[in-house]
Amino acid sequence: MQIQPFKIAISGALGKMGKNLIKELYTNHYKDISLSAAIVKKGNNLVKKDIGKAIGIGKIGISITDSIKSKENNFDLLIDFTNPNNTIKNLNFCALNNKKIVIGTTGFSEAHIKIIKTFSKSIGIVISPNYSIGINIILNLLKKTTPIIGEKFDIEIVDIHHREKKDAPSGTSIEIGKVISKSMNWNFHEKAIYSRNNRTEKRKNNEIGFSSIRAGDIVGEHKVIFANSGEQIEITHKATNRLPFSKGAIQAAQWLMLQKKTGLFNMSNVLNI
Ligand SMILES: NC(=O)C1=CN([C@@H]2O[C@H](COP(=O)(O)OP(=O)(O)OC[C@H]3O[C@@H](n4cnc5c(N)ncnc54)[C@H](OP(=O)(O)O)[C@@H]3O)[C@@H](O)[C@H]2O)C=CC1
Ligand SMILES: O=C(O)C1=N[C@H](C(=O)O)C[C@H](O)C1
Repeated sequence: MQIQPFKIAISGALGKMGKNLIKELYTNHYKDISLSAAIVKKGNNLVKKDIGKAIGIGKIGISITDSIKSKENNFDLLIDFTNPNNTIKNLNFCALNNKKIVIGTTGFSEAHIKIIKTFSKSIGIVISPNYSIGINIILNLLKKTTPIIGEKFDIEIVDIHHREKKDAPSGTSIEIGKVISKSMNWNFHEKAIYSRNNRTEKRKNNEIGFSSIRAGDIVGEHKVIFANSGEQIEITHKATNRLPFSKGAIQAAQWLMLQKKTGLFNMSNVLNI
């Protein structure tokens, strides 16, 4: 189906993901998409400057703003890569102003997730902790393979990210754990082990262990380990730059613009897998 041209606003425009998204939009011409707002945190000293010049791609004619309200009549869909509290504020704005939203932010609490679900009753939302095709293929694979070995193998999930990442485990790791748990009919919150500090007992069966490494400028690696006596299966995804996330988020935006219904969607819906 043909997508009608639409305007997007990006919240977190000067962040690692925000900059990567804007560079992607201006490197690979998306004829159906125009950037109409680059939103940053209140008080940023680059407000009113041209976003293109600020991120090193030359003037593009979009001035940086720290007020989403000032752009309320100037975009159809918001892409948000910021932080949980700000994303919730942006969701409220989008619900009040009938805007669709693609959420990339991670680190949400269960309470945040409940709020996101409530907003999805009035607007269309795509949320994914990882917009790369690779991770979403792995999630699809795990739905099929985990039930075969989940009872017999110990399951551990490792994420490795850059030193600036604030949340741990990663949103992707938690999603991997939830997919595994659901495929085994387990209660995720009962099975998730986030730390083994001060434990003086052997590992139990059917735990899902999480480990996080934070170092340097590592973009994002995830490893799912299934270990039994005598053999291990390891499924690994490595992002070597942020382009897979940007391309996936843009694809999610294009898909969401075609949806007539409100609701909460993820990359499995977008990729139809
Ligand atoms: N779903 C996915 O595929 C991916 C998800 N992520 C997630 O996206 C989020 C952002 O990641 P990343 O870009 O690396 O992080 P950054 O910290 O580089 O970028 C976040 C940006 O949001 C800005 N910000 C903070 N508060 C506001 C606000 N109120 N309004 C507008 N902007 C604001 C920050 O400004 P300031 O620096 O001044 O605070 C910063 O520029 C994280 O949660 C990360 O886990 C990351 C990559 C892929
Ligand atoms: O903070 C990051 O960089 C990333 N965060 C996401 C997550 O928390 O899973 C996705 C990706 O790994 C990069």
